[in-house]
Amino acid sequence: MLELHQLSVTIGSQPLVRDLSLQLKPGQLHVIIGPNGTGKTSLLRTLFGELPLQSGDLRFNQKSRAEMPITQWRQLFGYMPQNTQSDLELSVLEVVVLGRLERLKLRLSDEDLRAALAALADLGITHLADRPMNSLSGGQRQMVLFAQVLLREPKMMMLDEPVSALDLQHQMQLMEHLHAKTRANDWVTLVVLHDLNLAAQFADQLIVLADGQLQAFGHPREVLDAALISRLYQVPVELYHDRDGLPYIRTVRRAGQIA
Ligand SMILES: Nc1ncnc2c1ncn2[C@@H]1O[C@H](COP(=O)(O)OP(=O)(O)OP(=O)(O)O)[C@@H](O)[C@H]1O
Repeated sequence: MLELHQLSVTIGSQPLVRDLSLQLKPGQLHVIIGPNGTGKTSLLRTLFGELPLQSGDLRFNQKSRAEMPITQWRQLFGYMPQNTQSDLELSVLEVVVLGRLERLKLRLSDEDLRAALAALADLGITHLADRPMNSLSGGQRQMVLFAQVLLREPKMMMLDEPVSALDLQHQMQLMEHLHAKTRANDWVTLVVLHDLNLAAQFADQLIVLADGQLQAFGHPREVLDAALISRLYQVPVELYHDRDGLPYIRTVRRAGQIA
């Protein structure tokens, strides 16, 4: 379990995350939602150890972050950052194998290569294996970096807007894959999504952030309501339920609004 206890993060004089306490369980897919600039990326970067804790405590399976060297702490994570821009001239296959960087010996083992090829095949992107990374589209890059992060076999999986450039088919493929792997491997999984309906479909727990503060935490059925979403995003919305009883949200155009 990953436990955040009264966690606060500040850069300069600006508070990015404030007094956040959460318990994130293994085998569960946690989705962070919230408006732009409200601290979602800052929270992931803090958990990964890229931003320093101002105050509070962070524990994984009872072990405090402060008790572990940062390199050891980071090895617990698979982390896919928001920005997937790449000037790398490496091939896709090479990039995916680099997911195992910490474990790679001087020579690439057959097992490393097999695992990389299997990840590409599982995601239906074997045809990209020989392409240079810097020649890919935004959506293709996201799929490749997802394959890379899968190869790490982490304890905690953190993905920052992993589907922002993906079409519907690939969004579902990535999220279904992540869901299945989270269950199978008991990962503590944390994903930032802007698509509230995708979040409602896949989240075991939703974490709603605004101004660096927790607004709500729980299953989408309990957490998502039209009043909360309208208040947070400052747009009128209507909330419906699908045939599984899961909420979905539609924005409402204001009458007379000039396009
Ligand atoms: N290194 C930094 N220095 C100063 N301010 C920062 C830094 N990183 C982030 N911020 C500010 O902290 C706030 C939270 O940023 P963050 O990137 O965490 O938001 P976010 O919720 O992930 O946004 P988005 O949905 O747009 O990706 C923003 O106001 C941002 O401008």
